[in-house]
Amino acid sequence: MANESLANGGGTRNPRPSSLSSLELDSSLDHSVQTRIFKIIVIGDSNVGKTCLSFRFTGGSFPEKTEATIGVDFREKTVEIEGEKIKKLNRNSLPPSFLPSPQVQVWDTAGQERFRKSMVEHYYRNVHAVVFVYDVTKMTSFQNLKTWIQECNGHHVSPVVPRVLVGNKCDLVGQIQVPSNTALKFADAHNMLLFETSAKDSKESQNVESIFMCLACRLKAQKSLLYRDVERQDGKVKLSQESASKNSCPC
Ligand SMILES: Nc1nc2c(ncn2[C@@H]2O[C@H](COP(=O)(O)OP(=O)(O)OP(=O)(O)O)[C@@H](O)[C@H]2O)c(=O)[nH]1
Ligand SMILES: [Mg+2]
Repeated sequence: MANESLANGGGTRNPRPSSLSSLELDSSLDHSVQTRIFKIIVIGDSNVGKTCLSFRFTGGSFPEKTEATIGVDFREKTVEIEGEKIKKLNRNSLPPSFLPSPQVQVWDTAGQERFRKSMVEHYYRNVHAVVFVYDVTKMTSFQNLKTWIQECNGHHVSPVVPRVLVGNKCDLVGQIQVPSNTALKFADAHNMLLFETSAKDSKESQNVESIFMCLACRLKAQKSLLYRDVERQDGKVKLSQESASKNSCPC
């Protein structure tokens, strides 16, 4: 598993605080600046397609066969936002306004109680964003969202942590049980964006991508606030923190 302190810090690897208001990267430690990691958890009933959605996003295809997830599966993808796509780069070549490209770490969680109970604390610890998934062909999976949201709130996930709602299996057109209007009202009531999509239908792959990219954009906008100015001094990169907040997410 990746180092959780990275996910939680939202900064770069090996940051060495030099004061309360700045972070300094020492060239003697590492000649590179690596990506920030955004921890995004995917939550919902068993069989709604959480594994397939996270696989579609990170692997670009629909898995032929899946088994119930036990505990958690991690999948990672470095994302390009505003033209930046650099997983690891030499800090001597940093442009003055450099911000490392983020890496989305998808936590594909288990829907079955028996496979998740020992892991629940880990799911929610230092999470950056939450994806709630239901199956559009199964009303109970939609009704159970209340319970999933309660669980999330019960783990003190901050209200500023972005959440989105995903109705999966839209390719099963003749079997839809959850009307879009109903889902939209629910999403509005809980201050979430709604995505209706299909992990299976390759024509929907862009839509699946949008779920995670939307969250990554929001998170990157939040983190940009923390590291506004990048300065180089005596061979060191200095990242000044900023506390004000501004959201430049396009979605
Ligand atoms: N038709 C259709 N089937 C899907 C879609 N996504 C997933 N499935 C199927 O739904 C079943 C369950 O998918 P998973 O991704 O394993 O479900 P899960 O939510 O991860 O389940 P747990 O790991 O038990 O929590 C599998 O048979 C998938 O092939 C979809 O978009 N369309
Ligand atoms: Mg699964």
